[in-house]
Amino acid sequence: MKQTKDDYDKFHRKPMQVHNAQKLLSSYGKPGPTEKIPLQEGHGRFLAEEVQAPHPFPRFRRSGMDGYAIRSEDTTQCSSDNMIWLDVIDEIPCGYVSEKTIISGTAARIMTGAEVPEGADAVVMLEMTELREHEGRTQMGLKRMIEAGKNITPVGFEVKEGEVLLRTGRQIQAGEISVLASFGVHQVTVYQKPRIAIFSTGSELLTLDEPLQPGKIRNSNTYMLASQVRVAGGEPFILEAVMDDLPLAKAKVEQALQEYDAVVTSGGVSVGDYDIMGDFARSDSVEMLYNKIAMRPGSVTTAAVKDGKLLFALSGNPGACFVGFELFVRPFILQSVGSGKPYLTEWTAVLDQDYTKVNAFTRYVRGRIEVRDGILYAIPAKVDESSVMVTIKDSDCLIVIPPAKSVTPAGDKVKVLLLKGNTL
Ligand SMILES: Nc1nc2c(c(=O)[nH]1)N[C@H]1C(S)=C(S)[C@@H](COP(=O)(O)OP(=O)(O)OC[C@H]3O[C@@H](n4cnc5c(N)ncnc54)[C@H](O)[C@@H]3O)O[C@H]1N2
Ligand code: MOO
Ligand SMILES: [Mg+2]
Repeated sequence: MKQTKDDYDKFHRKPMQVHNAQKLLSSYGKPGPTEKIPLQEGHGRFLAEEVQAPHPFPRFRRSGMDGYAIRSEDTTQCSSDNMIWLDVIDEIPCGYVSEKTIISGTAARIMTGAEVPEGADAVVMLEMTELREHEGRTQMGLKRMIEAGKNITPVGFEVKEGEVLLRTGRQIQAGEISVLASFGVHQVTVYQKPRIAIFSTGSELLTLDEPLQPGKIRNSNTYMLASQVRVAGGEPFILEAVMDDLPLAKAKVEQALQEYDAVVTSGGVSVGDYDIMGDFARSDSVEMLYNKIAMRPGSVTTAAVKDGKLLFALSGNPGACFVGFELFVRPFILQSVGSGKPYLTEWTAVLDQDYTKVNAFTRYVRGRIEVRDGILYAIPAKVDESSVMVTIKDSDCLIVIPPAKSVTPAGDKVKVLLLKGNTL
C-alpha cells in the first residue's frame, strides 16, 4: 500500500517535552466564572474573594477556665499561711455578660468561654479555691498569688480586626471552614467547577451493564476519568462512547466542545487504521497543539483546541490514559478552579529496586512510596505496562525515570509525583 501525506504526518510525530506541553496548555487554564455557595458546601473549593476579619477574635476577653474572675492585686499577699477571701458577687455562664464590675475584695464565678467582667484581670481555676458562706455572704478563698492576665484570652489574640484571613485562591478545608464560620461567613464566593465532557472511543467498548461479547471489553476509562475529574475539582459529564467512526466522533466532539468547558476522550490516538481521534486532531476542524509527548506511557497523548476550548485526546490504554489525565487534564481543571498549585506535588525519593526498562523518553511509572528509617523509598509497581489497568489502584505516586540507555539502579535518587497530594 502506498504511503500518503497523511500517513507520513501520522507516523512522523514530533515529541514535545511534558513541561512544554504543560506550559502550552496553561494559557487555556484560567480561573473561570464565580458563584456564591453555602459555606457547608464549600469544602475543597477555591475562594474567589479575599476574606477580611470584620471584628477581632476573640471579640471579648474570654475566660480560659471554669473558676473565678478576680483582681490580681487582691492576691499579692496570698500564701498557704495567708488565705484571702473574696465576696462572690455574680455567676457568669457562657453567653452571658455580667453587669457587675469586680472591685477589690470581690470575685465572680465564671465558666470557660464566658466574657470576663469589667474590673477583673485574672481568672483563677475552680480547683485552687474554696467556697464558704460567711456572715450571709458567699465567699471564695485562695491561698496563691495569681498574676495579671492569668487564664484570660485577650481581645484579638487570634485575629485583629481587618486582618486578611484568607486570600483569593485558597482551598477551603476544615481549618478554613472553621475560620469562615467563626466570622459568620455563611456564603462563600468560589470559582465554578469546569464542566468536563468525557467520552471514550472504540468499537470494542461495552457499557457496564452489557453482557460480554467475543473480542469486546468493558469501558473502564470513562469511569476512571470521571473519578479523576471529580477529585481534581471539575464536574464530569459522561457522554456515550463512540464507535471508531471519524464523522461520528467529529460531530460528537464538536458538539461537546460547544457545550462543555473542555472535552476529554480516550482511545484512538495512535497510528492504527481506526485511530480516529488522531485523525481528528490533525484535521482542519481543530488546531492541534501536540500529538506526541516525550513520555511513557502515553507517548501518543494528543491535545487540540477549538474556539479557545481544549480537547484532551488521551490514549486508550488505561495506564496511559490515567497518566495523561494526571499530567495534563488535572492541571487544567485546577487552574480553572483557581488553584495556585495545579501540578502534582513533587518529592525526591530513593529508588527501591532496579528499574530495568530502557527508553529514550521519560517514564512515569506507577508505584508506591514508603518511609523506612526516615528515608523515602519509591517502589515501582510489579506491572506498569501502559495496557495494564489493575495496578493503578495500588499506586500513590508516579516515579519519574529519566531517559535511560540501561538499567536505572536501586539507590538512585528519583522524583516522585504524589497522586494523593494536596492542592493548597
Ligand atoms: N504501530 C504502533 N502501534 C502502537 C503504538 C505505536 O507507536 N505504533 N503505540 C502503542 C501505544 S504506546 C499505545 S499507548 C497505544 C495507544 O492506543 P490508542 O490511544 O490509539 O488507543 P486504542 O487503540 O483505542 O486502544 C488501545 C487499548 O486500550 C483499550 N481501550 C480503549 N478505550 C478503552 C476504554 N474506554 N476502557 C478500557 N480500555 C480501553 C483498547 O481496547 C486497546 O486495548 O497504541 C499502541 N500501538
Ligand atoms: O503511548 Mo504508550 O502508553 O507510550 O505505551
Ligand atoms: Mg489505537
